[in-house]
Amino acid sequence: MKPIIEAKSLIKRFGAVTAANDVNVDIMSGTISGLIGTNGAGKTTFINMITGYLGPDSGSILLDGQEIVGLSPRQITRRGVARSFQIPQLFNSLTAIENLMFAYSATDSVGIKGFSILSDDELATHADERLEVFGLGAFRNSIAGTMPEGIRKLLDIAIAMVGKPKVLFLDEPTSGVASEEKFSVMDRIIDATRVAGVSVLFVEHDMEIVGRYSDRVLAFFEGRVLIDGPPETVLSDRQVRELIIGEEHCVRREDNHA
Ligand SMILES: Nc1ncnc2c1ncn2[C@@H]1O[C@H](COP(=O)(O)OP(=O)(O)OP(=O)(O)O)[C@@H](O)[C@H]1O
Repeated sequence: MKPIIEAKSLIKRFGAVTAANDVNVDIMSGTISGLIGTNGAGKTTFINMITGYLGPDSGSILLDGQEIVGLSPRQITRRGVARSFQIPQLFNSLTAIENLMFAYSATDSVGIKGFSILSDDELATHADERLEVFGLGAFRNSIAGTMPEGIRKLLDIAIAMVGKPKVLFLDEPTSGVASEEKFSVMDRIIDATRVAGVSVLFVEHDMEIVGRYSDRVLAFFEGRVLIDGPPETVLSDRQVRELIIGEEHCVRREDNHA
């Protein structure tokens, strides 16, 4: 397995705050990685640097072996990096199919600078296929602004995958999703990304989700990678539990019983 992303010695300072303090991360092709950390640990800064929204002060980021530091977000997107935000970026007054058709019409893989080379029928066919992949067929003609949050998240991620990315960054994919729906939403996301062979890195505060869906977990703390490994190792690590998960008392209680 080869790395799709190689981040080397990344440093990013905001005045006195060091948001990335010598961050070194490899993301292996086709894998699902969970990114955890306290508020302000540097998770968003890390993703902003890879997606081109922020330039590192120093360091290097290779995408599929090619340097991407210095490229614009648009150039990086065109090279195969997609992103979905915590709040779905949808046209709320349009239906699910219309949102997807718009995304297809605006994607360079099918058209140029927003002028689609596809007919409306062809756009609808592509959009319908994508709705099916994400199990959203029943919501085809629902207005995006009225759909449940879990469905909105799925639609947003379906749209992020329209350009056939190699890497997909997800910011808290289950935040705002009803607790009884969070596993089915994640199942859909993971199934669709695995079928497409997309490498995923998702930021998540829900450790049940992190443990269940990650091949590997990266734990950030104060701008550094505290530990990086399989979920069972990272989520049971003493420092991770004390500093990030906030189970200080739980760890102490277990120690007392040991
Ligand atoms: N544009 C900015 N200007 C100044 N400081 C910033 C900026 N962006 C981030 N920071 C600071 O950098 C540090 C890391 O922030 P970042 O948003 O990357 O953390 P995070 O792990 O994503 O946190 P959260 O879980 O709260 O989103 C924080 O101290 C934050 O205040």
